[in-house]
Amino acid sequence: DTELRALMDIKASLDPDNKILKTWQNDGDPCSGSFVGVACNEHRKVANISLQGRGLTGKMSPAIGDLKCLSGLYLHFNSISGEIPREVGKLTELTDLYLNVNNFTGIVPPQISHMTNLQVLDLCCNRLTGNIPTQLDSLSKLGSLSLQHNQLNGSIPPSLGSLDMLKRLDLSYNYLSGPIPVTIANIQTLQILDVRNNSFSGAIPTSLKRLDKGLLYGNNTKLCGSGFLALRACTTFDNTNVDFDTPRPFGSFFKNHTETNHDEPRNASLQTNNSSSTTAYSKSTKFPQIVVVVGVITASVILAAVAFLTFFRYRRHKQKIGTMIEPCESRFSTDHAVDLHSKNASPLVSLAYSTGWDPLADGLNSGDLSQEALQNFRYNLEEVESATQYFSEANLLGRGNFSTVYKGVLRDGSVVAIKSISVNSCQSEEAEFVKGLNLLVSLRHENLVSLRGYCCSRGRGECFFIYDFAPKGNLLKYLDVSEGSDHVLEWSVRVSIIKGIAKGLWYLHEKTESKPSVVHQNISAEKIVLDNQYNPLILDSGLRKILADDTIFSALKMSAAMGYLAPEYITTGRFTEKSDVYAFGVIVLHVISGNQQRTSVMRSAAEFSKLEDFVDQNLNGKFSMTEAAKLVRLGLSCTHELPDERPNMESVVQELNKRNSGS
Ligand SMILES: Nc1ncnc2c1ncn2[C@@H]1O[C@H](COP(=O)(O)OP(=O)(O)OP(=O)(O)O)[C@@H](O)[C@H]1O
Repeated sequence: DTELRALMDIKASLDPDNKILKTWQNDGDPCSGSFVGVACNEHRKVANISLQGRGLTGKMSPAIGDLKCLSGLYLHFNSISGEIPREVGKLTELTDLYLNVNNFTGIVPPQISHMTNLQVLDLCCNRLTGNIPTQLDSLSKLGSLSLQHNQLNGSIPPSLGSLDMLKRLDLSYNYLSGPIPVTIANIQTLQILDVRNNSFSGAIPTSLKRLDKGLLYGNNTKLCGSGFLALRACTTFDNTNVDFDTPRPFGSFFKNHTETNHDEPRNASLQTNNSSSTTAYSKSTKFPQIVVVVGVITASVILAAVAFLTFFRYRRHKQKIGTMIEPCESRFSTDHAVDLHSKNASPLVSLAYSTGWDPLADGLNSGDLSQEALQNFRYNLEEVESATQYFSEANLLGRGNFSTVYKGVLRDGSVVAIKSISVNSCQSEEAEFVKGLNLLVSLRHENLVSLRGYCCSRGRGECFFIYDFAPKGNLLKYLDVSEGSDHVLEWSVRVSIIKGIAKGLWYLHEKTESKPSVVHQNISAEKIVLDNQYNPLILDSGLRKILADDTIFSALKMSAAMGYLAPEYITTGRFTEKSDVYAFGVIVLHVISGNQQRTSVMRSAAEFSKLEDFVDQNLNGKFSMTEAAKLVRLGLSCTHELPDERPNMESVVQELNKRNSGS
């Protein structure tokens, strides 16, 4: 009841005109599947709210804090205004908070720091003001912090350097100032740091060079550093002119002492956090100042110890309370959403069946859709069951985010791969689902794995897609292999694999009379399988058209984790052909180098190391230098940070063919 009350409160505030959340009814059951965008965990607690891009115009209610088991809150791409309620801090189970691209005003509530399970915090593209809360350092699981395109001021809290799982920090397009703390540069996991269009000053930490293209600092006129393209070298003036106007602990004290002489360059100390600045400055000042500094440090240490003890006691107290309240042990993130959905009556399942949708039924009543084509592709469940020996684990090829793949043998003896997708993960609208099916069966190309048919089982709540089996397995199997292994691909095979993938993708992107332009959205080495002749076949083409938004979203998270997700997705939330081109570029670099390192690392190796060092050592020099150089260039241009700078697949194929005639 508390949750229902909270949801009704949230609805009244988010959708005051009751246009979008009509299905949220006072007398309804949020876990029955009838509340649009709401999913529950197995304890029938609200675990996920996905209302992205729904045109919401209201405000966010403090009642959100009453949904204690919420693990994903997706409200991005709406027009929500007002402040972010501090009560969000009560959502200690939350892993994903997406409030980006709205009209939020006010500050970033420091209470967010209580959400200790948070992995993604995206507040980009709002009108938030004030400082970045120093307390965010307690979000120890945070992987991505996006605060760009707001009106934040003040400096970057050096304490954020303790976020040791942070991969992406985007602070661009704000009014931030002060130095870039060296503590941030020391985060080992950091891959992308975007501080563009702010007023940062002083020397940029040299160690940030390792981020290569992942470091973006343009339009910070007071920033300096040596060895950074487009940054001027630091001068003594820079060193003494670090922006002390920004609120920093001890800032005002040191401001009076910037004119003192120093024997050594202060770049290093100025890049550091405040305590090391303290050391640098105290070196050259007179005795009384040393006394003050020592006093200040001692006081800070005592204060820190007291704070630590208080915090420790508070945590213990909280843990005790935690064990007394209802269990929230069923962690629910979008990655696990499918799992939990299938244990439950998920919204999608009930929506599907309450409207009488049965994909197995004859006479699918979906207007202009070509029923005949679909009927020709239908298999019955019995054939699927016998092909996979009743889905025996022995036939399991892979189990992913939203699907399970089995190897099978049909009655005619042909070997197939059967992908099972829970109906929960599919589009809940019958017409949309059938439209997706029509697309799936219409896609035919020598570099796409061929779909033989499908079968949806009402009893099992699953749909099965039957594909030709590709005997040489997926491309991943041929990366990171040791010397002398059977899986070391010859150079000519690598080149033809790259060409084949390019042709398959071009086919997908091309709009013709018989098919629309299709963006794959999930290209990776795992989604490329090889037939007996090592021809590459792309898996899952068009699949996203039958999948529910949440399912696609969780697949994107995986793709991001593996380095295939184009950077612009993070800010625009849109996937275009150019995002597929990016993932293709990553694969090109993987195939040439023979390994799958982090994209940024691989790109800088491709750019800066000698070609013979970048190309897979397992080839023992047996490759064409000119061909390799051109392919590396292609891989680099396809993975360009800016989508407009990437070629389209048509020109990629043309380029590769030119190479063909030349070699
Ligand atoms: N047609 C096929 N021929 C041979 N192997 C295949 C085929 N389809 C899938 N596989 C194998 O099964 C593995 C799993 O497939 P896939 O990645 O499509 O599904 P998944 O692991 O369930 O992931 P996802 O959640 O992304 O669907 C592939 O990496 C591949 O090795």
